[in-house]
Amino acid sequence: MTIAQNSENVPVLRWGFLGAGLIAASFAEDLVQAQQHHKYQHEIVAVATRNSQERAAAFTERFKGSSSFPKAYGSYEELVQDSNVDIVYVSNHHPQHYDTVKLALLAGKGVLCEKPLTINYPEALDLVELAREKKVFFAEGFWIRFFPIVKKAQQLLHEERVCGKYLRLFIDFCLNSRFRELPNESRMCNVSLGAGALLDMGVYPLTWSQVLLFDDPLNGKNDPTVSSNALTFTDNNDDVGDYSTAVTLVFPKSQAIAVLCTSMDRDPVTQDFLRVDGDNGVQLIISGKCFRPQTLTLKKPDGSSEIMDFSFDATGFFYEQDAVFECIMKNLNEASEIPHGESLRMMRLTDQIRHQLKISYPADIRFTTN
Ligand SMILES: NC(=O)C1=CN([C@@H]2O[C@H](COP(=O)(O)OP(=O)(O)OC[C@H]3O[C@@H](n4cnc5c(N)ncnc54)[C@H](OP(=O)(O)O)[C@@H]3O)[C@@H](O)[C@H]2O)C=CC1
Ligand SMILES: O=C1OC[C@@H](O)[C@H](O)[C@H]1O
Repeated sequence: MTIAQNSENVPVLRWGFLGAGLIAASFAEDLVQAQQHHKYQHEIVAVATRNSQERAAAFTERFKGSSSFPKAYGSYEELVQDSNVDIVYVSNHHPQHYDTVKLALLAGKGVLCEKPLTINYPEALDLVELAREKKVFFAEGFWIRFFPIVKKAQQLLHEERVCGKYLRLFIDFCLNSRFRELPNESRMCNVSLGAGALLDMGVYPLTWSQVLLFDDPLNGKNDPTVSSNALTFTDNNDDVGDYSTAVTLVFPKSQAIAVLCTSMDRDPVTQDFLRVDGDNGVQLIISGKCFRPQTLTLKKPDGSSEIMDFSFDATGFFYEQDAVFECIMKNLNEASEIPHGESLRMMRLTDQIRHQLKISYPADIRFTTN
C-alpha cells in the first residue's frame, strides 16, 4: 500500500477509528494534537461507532485535523468500505476486538488493535492467520513496547548486564478502578464486557517480564513456568472476574524469576512500580505508571544513583503511531516492537493463567472445543 500525499506532497497516513470511547479520544489527541512529537503526518479521515452516527460525528468534531473533516459513520461495516482509510484503529471492549478486527481485515484494511489483542489465544491466532493471508498490516497496540525507556532497559540489562546475572523482576501494578461502585454497563465490572485485572491491567506486568526476562539472551527464548492466584469478584450476571492477581514466572535457562502483582481495587503507594536486581547489588528501578513509565534509576551498592529521565508530555501514543507509519511506508505487515508472535505468546500466557485461576469469559465459547 502506498501512503497518500497532501497538497504539499507530504505523505499522510489516513486513520479510521472503530470505536469512539475513552482511549480512542486519548489516541486521537496524540494523533492530531501532538504534532510537535510526531516525525510523520497523520490524519483521522473516518470515525465509526457501533450504532450511532451522531456520536461518531461528535467525536470527529473534537478531533478534525487541520486539513480535513473526518467522515462519521453509524456502523463499522460502512467505515471499513471507505477507500480513504489506510489503517484502522480498533478500541472497543476486549470481547469485541475479534469480530471488529476480523471485519476490517476481511475488507483488506490494515489494523492496529488495542490491548489485549483478543480474549484468548485461539481468537488471536485466527486473526494473525487472516492478516497474513490478506497480506495487510496487523499489530496489537501495546503502546509501552514503543517507548524508548523499554529499549534502554533492555540495553542496560541484556547488553551491559548492569544487574549482572540471575535476574529477579518485581512489579506492583495498582490502579483503583472502583469497580464495585460502577454501573453494570461498565467494562471495569461487567465480565461480559471484559472486566478483570489480568486481561485489562495484568498484561502490562506480563509484557515487562517478556521484554526484560523472556527477551534476555541468557533465556534463549524459552517460555517460563507459570503459577498464579487471584482474589475474585462476582458481577451482576453471576460471572466471576479477578480483581487482584499474583503471577510468578520462572525462567530455568537464565535462572531468572518474576513476581508480578496487579490490583484494580487500590491506588499505588509508590511511583516505583518495577524493580530488577541480580547478583551484583545493582537495582534497576522504573517509576511512573506501569502503562506510562517516566524515569529509570540505577541504584548502586555504594549508595549512589543514576537517574535517566524518559518523561514526555502528551499521552505517549505518538511513539506507536509513528512506528505504524514507518511499517506502512515500508510495506511491513507487522511491527518489530510487537511481532505477531509476541501477541500470540501473551494470549497463550493469559489463557494458561486463566486456566489456573478458573476464570472464563462468555466470549470464550466462540472457540471452545468440546
Ligand atoms: N492503551 C491504553 O493505555 C488503554 C487501553 N485500553 C483498551 O481499550 C479498550 C477500550 O477501553 P475504553 O476506551 O476504556 O472503553 P470504553 O468503555 O470507553 O468503550 C470503548 C468502546 O466500546 C464500545 N462499547 C462500550 N460499551 C459497550 C457495550 N455495552 N456493548 C458493546 N460495545 C460497547 C463502544 O464502542 P462504539 O463507540 O463503537 O459504540 C465504546 O466507545 C479496551 O480493550 C482496553 O483494554 C483502555 C484504556 C487504556
Ligand atoms: O490499558 C489500560 O491502562 C490503564 C488502565 O486504566 C486501563 O483500564 C487499562 O485498560
